[in-house]
Amino acid sequence: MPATTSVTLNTGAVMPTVGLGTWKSKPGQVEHAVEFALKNGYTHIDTAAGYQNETEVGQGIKASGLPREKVFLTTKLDNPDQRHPAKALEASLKKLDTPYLDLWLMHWPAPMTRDGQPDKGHDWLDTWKVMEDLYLAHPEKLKAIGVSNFSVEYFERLLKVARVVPAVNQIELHPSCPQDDVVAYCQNKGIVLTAYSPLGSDNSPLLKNETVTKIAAKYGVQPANVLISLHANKPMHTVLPKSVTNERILNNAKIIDLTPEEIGELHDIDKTHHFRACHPSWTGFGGLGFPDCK
Ligand SMILES: NC(=O)C1=CN([C@@H]2O[C@H](COP(=O)(O)OP(=O)(O)OC[C@H]3O[C@@H](n4cnc5c(N)ncnc54)[C@H](OP(=O)(O)O)[C@@H]3O)[C@@H](O)[C@H]2O)C=CC1
Ligand SMILES: O=C[C@H](O)[C@@H](O)[C@@H](O)[C@H](O)C(=O)O
Repeated sequence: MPATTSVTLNTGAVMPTVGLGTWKSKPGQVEHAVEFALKNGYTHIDTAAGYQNETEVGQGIKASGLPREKVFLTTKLDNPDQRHPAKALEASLKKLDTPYLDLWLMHWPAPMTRDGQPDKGHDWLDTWKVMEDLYLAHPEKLKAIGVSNFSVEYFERLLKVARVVPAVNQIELHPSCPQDDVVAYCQNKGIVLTAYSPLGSDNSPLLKNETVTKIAAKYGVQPANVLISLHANKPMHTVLPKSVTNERILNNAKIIDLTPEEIGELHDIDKTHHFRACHPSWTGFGGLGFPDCK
């Protein structure tokens, strides 16, 4: 199957396969990164209230000159905002200076307090119910809602009562964290996967992995292109490489077709080199049902 350039969500909306990530992209850099990406073929930007750069992301979109409807924009409800999603949505819309979001995600199924502690008196399922209410009442503000960092165990609880099936699950996905169980579960339910930290995040060993560099050499591309293309070669996947460096932003948009054997070889990396860039335990809620985080 040739690599995709877009996927269709369960809402019918089209989501471009490759989006620019912006976690740790600082104000002062991220405006330029977003503007540069959008002027050079990207049409999908991922941010989050928790990244504290929504204002600058919004400025970058404006500076690109692209009309709003040409950009697929995702942001996320921050963990300390789970008790008041409506207020948090308005704050994100205002900072991003946009009338609507293409996708609004619950960042983690982990309500937290402002001082970084788990908020054990609040249930993330109640947060989802309010996100559903907002989506159903305000289609002009929310084109789709979804989740992030959801395991199979957490989906089983969610889908028992959900009125709206999440359009997307954004999770860590790369050859050292393939998460086959939750990927198959989401594909079966029509939920699009978005791969975060596709390069393995900062200073990733995957960029020097010999399987990755061998495949990159065969196609005459950088290791990053192999890691990003891995997801574009799978059904119902999108992928979020982050960079604030012009040449990398340009480079990362180049997607190649991989053979099933190469995809298999990349998956085998996990057998000996498993790691996560974002371990769920930082939330104070343990492994959040992920089998490799027990
Ligand atoms: N939902 C969630 O909980 C999470 C979501 N995310 C989303 O996913 C995005 C991507 O994940 P992230 O953790 O940022 O990591 P990535 O896997 O995208 O790696 C980013 C790092 O790789 C560097 N880089 C980028 N391109 C290249 C290249 N071609 N060659 C070598 N190095 C390169 C970047 O440096 P530089 O910028 O200096 O060029 C940066 O240090 C995030 O930015 C965010 O939008 C990420 C984590 C969690
Ligand atoms: O989206 C990015 C990640 O979820 C990030 O927000 C968390 O992983 C957290 O801030 C951390 O410090 O580990």
